[in-house]
Amino acid sequence: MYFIGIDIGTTSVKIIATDENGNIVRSISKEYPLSFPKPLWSQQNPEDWWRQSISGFKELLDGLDKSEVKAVSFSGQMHGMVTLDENDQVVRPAILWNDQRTEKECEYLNNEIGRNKISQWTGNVALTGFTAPKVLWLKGNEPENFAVAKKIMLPKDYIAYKMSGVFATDMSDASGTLYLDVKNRKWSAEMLELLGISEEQLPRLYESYEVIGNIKPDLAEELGLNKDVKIVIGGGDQAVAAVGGGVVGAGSCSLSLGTSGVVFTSNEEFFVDENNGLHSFCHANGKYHLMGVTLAAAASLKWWVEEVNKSEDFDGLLNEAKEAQIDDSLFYLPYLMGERTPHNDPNCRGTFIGINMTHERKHMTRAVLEGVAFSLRDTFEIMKEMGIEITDISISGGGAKSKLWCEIIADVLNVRVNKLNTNEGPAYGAAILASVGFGLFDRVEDACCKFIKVTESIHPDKENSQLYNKKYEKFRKIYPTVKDLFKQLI
Ligand SMILES: Nc1ncnc2c1ncn2[C@@H]1O[C@H](COP(=O)(O)OP(=O)(O)O)[C@@H](O)[C@H]1O
Ligand SMILES: O=C(CO)[C@@H](O)[C@H](O)COP(=O)(O)O
Repeated sequence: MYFIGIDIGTTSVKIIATDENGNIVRSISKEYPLSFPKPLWSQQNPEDWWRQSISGFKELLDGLDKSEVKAVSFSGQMHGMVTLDENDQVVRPAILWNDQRTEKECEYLNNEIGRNKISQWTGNVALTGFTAPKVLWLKGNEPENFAVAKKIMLPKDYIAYKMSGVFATDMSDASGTLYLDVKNRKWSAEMLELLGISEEQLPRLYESYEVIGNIKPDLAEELGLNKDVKIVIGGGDQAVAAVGGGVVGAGSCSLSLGTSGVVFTSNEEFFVDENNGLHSFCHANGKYHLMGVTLAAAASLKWWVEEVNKSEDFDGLLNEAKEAQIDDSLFYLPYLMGERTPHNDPNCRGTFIGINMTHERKHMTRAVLEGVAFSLRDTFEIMKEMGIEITDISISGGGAKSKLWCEIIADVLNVRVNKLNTNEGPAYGAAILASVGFGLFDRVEDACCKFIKVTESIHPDKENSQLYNKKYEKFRKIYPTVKDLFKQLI
């Protein structure tokens, strides 16, 4: 039996096939472009996701016994707004999770409507990345597109719709819209009224492990699959990556080091802290979770390697950085696309600070890795203040390929960083959800328990942790010092 997991990431789609024992038998990745047509904007074309998903799926199936494919499920970059017209044509490019154009709309929601009300209705407050402010932006700035948007959905839901013909979403991904009543797992009537949209424009809600239908017959024929292949809705990439990392028990913690960097804890019950410091969302196992997000995590490294150093040699630059010592005079703030946790500031920007004549490229590469780790620690500190104690963290995402980065994170957070038998967090989590939806397991937890193993634990180095504690104290002072200047730089 094969179970397929499709992850619609920001840089690429990753597709894997697992067998019934959780072994990855094949995996494929296909890139697509990301466009920044104006300052603060970040968009992608949903048709690119579809084209690359289908082309990748066909390649993946080559060499597999297609009759053994039982179910397909999804993980997707969260919050992106996909709009379709009455003929199911894409109305405009998707506005993504890291797009920052909605500052005004967030001010309206948080200040005029009021943070308390929004938090009561949804469990969260408005942040520029969330979907609700994007809906308001569309209404105010492109009324002609708003008027013809008959369906509003999230990135992975577009792919699930194209594959099954069923207009569906799941609780974990829907949590990031800011129009889900997270606690009660239903659309928020108050938010829909405020946004001027109706439930008919929104997909039907499922739990992430539920079957929404079968693959469309014409697609089954094109791919050479059986017509009874189940389509399981899947979830937002962070919740699904957590499933792929076995983070489904109360208090367990994962770190996804993809384009964004996310520290995630799983909870049995719904919980919101009084400052709404963390996102309070539904988990993909039917329960809840908290998380904080660094917008440009591995994106910072990609920018540094590819744009600044005009290189594709990640490993070469990272090897060089190993030779640089911890140096508490040089800092990097990873705010290339503004920042979510803890600043919620779309206007802040990336910064190197403290460069002197002795600094070489290796020091700056190390500073980039450390700056991202410090930003993740900001989320950690909020969790600590909430009484959440973390000693172990499962890591996934492209950035986790770097041992040096994993070591820096272990030292900066002073936790054990666990690498797993799969580094494919979200796509692997999606394959697990497919197997649960198909009926191989009763619960997501049972599948995780059977499939996921820690293969390597990176322990914090006591001396480095102490050095980083001091360095972090300095890091924390930089943003408040330069904050006001950023607005003038946009
Ligand atoms: N050898 C490497 N070491 C560390 N990071 C890497 C390496 N190769 C690629 N990356 C990082 O992986 C990131 C992509 O990770 P991925 O989890 O696929 O992101 P997403 O799901 O957002 O598309 C890139 O932004 C890049 O910085
Ligand atoms: O906005 C968030 C989560 O709230 C991001 O984590 C996106 O979901 C994109 O994830 P990656 O492409 O970095 O995995």
